[in-house]
Amino acid sequence: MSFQRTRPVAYIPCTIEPPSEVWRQRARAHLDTLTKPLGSLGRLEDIAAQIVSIRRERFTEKVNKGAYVFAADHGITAEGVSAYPREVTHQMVLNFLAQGAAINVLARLHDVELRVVDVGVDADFHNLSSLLHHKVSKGTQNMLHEAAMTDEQLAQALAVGAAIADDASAAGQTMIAIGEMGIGNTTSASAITCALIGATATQATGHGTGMGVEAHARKVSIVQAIVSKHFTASSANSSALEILRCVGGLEIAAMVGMILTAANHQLVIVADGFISTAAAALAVAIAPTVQGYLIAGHQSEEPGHKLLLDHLNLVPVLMLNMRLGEGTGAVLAMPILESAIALYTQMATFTSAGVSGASR
Ligand SMILES: Cc1cc2ncn([C@H]3O[C@H](COP(=O)(O)O)[C@@H](O)[C@H]3O)c2cc1C
Ligand SMILES: O=C(O)c1cccnc1
Repeated sequence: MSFQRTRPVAYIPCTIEPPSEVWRQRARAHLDTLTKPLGSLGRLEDIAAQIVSIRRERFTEKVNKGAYVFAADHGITAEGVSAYPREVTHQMVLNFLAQGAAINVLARLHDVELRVVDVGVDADFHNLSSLLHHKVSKGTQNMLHEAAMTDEQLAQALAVGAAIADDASAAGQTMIAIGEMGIGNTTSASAITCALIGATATQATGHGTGMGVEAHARKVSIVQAIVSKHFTASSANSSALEILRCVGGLEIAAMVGMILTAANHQLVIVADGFISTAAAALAVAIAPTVQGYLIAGHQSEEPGHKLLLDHLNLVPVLMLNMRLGEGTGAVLAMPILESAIALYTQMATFTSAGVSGASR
C-alpha cells in the first residue's frame, strides 16, 4: 500500500458519526441466543457488541490488523526529563526497521502489519524504503520556553496522521493500534493531562522510562512550569488543538489526526499507553463521538494513564504493569478483541444446535 502522498493541511473531520446503537442492540440480542449461559463471556460480549456497532454490516469481514508507530523528538529533552538520551528515538527507529524491538516481536506473532512513521525525528534517514517519511521538522521546540509547534507544523502533523488513516482504510485494515516512539514524550503526555482534565503535575507525572526519586521530583516541577507558562488561569478551557500545539509533540499530533480520521472510516481504534491515550483524549475533545471507536488495549504504569482512561470512561483490556509504549499494549490486546468477534460470528445458537435454554 502507498503511504507517501500528502493531503491538504488542517484537515480534521469534526462531525464524526457515532458507532451505531441499532447494530449494538442487534449484537446484544444475538449474543443472548448463543450456546452459553446468558452474559457468561463477560467483557468479551461488550467488546463484540462495540466492534459490531463500529463495523455495522461489515462485522463479518476478516479482522485485518495494522499497528502504527509515530516517531518524533522533543525539545523538552534539553531539560533532562528522560532517563535516556534523545538519540534513542532515532536509534529505536532503526531498531524497528531491523525488526528488533518489542513491537516487532508482538506484531509478527499476532499477524499485525506494522508501519513506522517519521513525523519529526532529529536525524536524516537515507535509503530506508520501509520507513514512512513524513518529517515535519527535526523535533519540537522546548515547550518550557515556547510553544512546542507552530500552527503550520501542527496542521502538517495532523494531516500526516489523517492521510495514514485514509490509506489504512483503503488497504482494508479494520483494526488499528496507535503507537509512538519519542524520548521525552511522557512529559508532553503529563502536560496534556494537566491542561485537558485539570490534573495536577504531581498526579499526572510518572517515571517514564524509569528515573530516580530526585529526577522525578524535577520532572514534576518542569511539568508544573510548562503548564503554568502556557495555560494561565485566564486561558482556562484552552482548546484541545491549542493544548496540542503548545505542549504536544509531532507524533502526538499525527496520532490525533489518525484517530479522528480512522473513526471517520469506522475502524476499531486500539489505544496503547499514556502517550497514545493522551492523543485519544485530545481527539475526543475535538470530536466527542470518537470515544465510541476507542478500545483501551491496556493500562500502563504511568499514573496519568489511569486518569485519562477514567476521563474517557474506558476500561483497559489488559493490566500487565507495562510502561513501554510503541503500541505494544494495543497489539497485545488484539488477539482478545479478535477472539470476541470470532465467538460472536462463529458460535452456534441454542436453536441451531438444539440445546435447551435456561429453565429458571
Ligand atoms: C530503548 C527504549 C525503547 C522504547 N520504546 C518506547 N519507549 C518509550 O519511552 C519514551 C518515553 O519515555 P520518557 O518520557 O521517559 O523518555 C517514548 O519513546 C516511549 O515510546 C522507549 C524508551 C527507550 C529508552
Ligand atoms: O504508558 C506508556 O505507554 C509509556 C510509559 C513509559 C514510557 N513510555 C511509554
